[in-house]
Amino acid sequence: MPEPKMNLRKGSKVWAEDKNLAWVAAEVTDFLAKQVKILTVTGKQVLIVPEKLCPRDADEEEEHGGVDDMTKLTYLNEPGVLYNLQRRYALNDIYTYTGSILIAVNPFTKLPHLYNVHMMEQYKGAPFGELSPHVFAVADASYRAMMSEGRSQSILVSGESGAGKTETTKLIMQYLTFVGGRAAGDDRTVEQQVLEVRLTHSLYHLPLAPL
Ligand SMILES: Nc1ncnc2c1ncn2[C@@H]1O[C@H](COP(=O)(O)OP(=O)(O)OP(=O)(O)O)[C@@H](O)[C@H]1O
Repeated sequence: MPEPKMNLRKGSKVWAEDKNLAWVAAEVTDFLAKQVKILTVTGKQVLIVPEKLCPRDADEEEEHGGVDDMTKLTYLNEPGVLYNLQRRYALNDIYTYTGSILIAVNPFTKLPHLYNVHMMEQYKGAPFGELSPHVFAVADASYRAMMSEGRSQSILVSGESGAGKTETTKLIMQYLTFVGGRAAGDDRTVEQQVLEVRLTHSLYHLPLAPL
């Protein structure tokens, strides 16, 4: 949502609401009555009310690959977040943190190098945030918290239909199977159990109980 109070001057870097692109990068060139004149990166001169603008970090252009944690963005606004995800996605970096929350963008293609045993070994016991954002890091943090605190943990997987919740949940279970094994009082492996679950909601609650 655009920010109501913005300190605008000529040359200010902004994001402007756009019918086709959702947001377009622009620069303030002038002020006319209650409107702001901007020049977009697509080369258009537009008169717009300041309420439809968001501040944009000038450094964002330089940091080509985006940031691995949204909290590193100077402006944590909608266009900044979307632009960061877009740039990471272009490099097949489908995972991004916002603090301890993991955002996954569905790649709609197989990325086997992300999920092999070597990757699981890398994330096993690694402090959260030390390695690139990954669903294994979230699974590992929950597993370690469960083991050290002896308490149940929950992982919420949410997103719209087709966002990748089922795949993500399977990856979490695959990782937990790798580090842990079987759930308490159940002969089936964790992986078998999850494959038997029909996941039909837009929000999954994955309970993780200590043995
Ligand atoms: N991490 C991933 N790597 C590769 N492909 C993926 C990944 N996540 C999702 N996909 C692809 O996207 C498709 C849809 O994902 P998924 O079934 O997990 O969505 P969902 O959120 O569970 O959808 P629904 O709520 O409709 O059940 C998968 O069949 C798969 O092809």
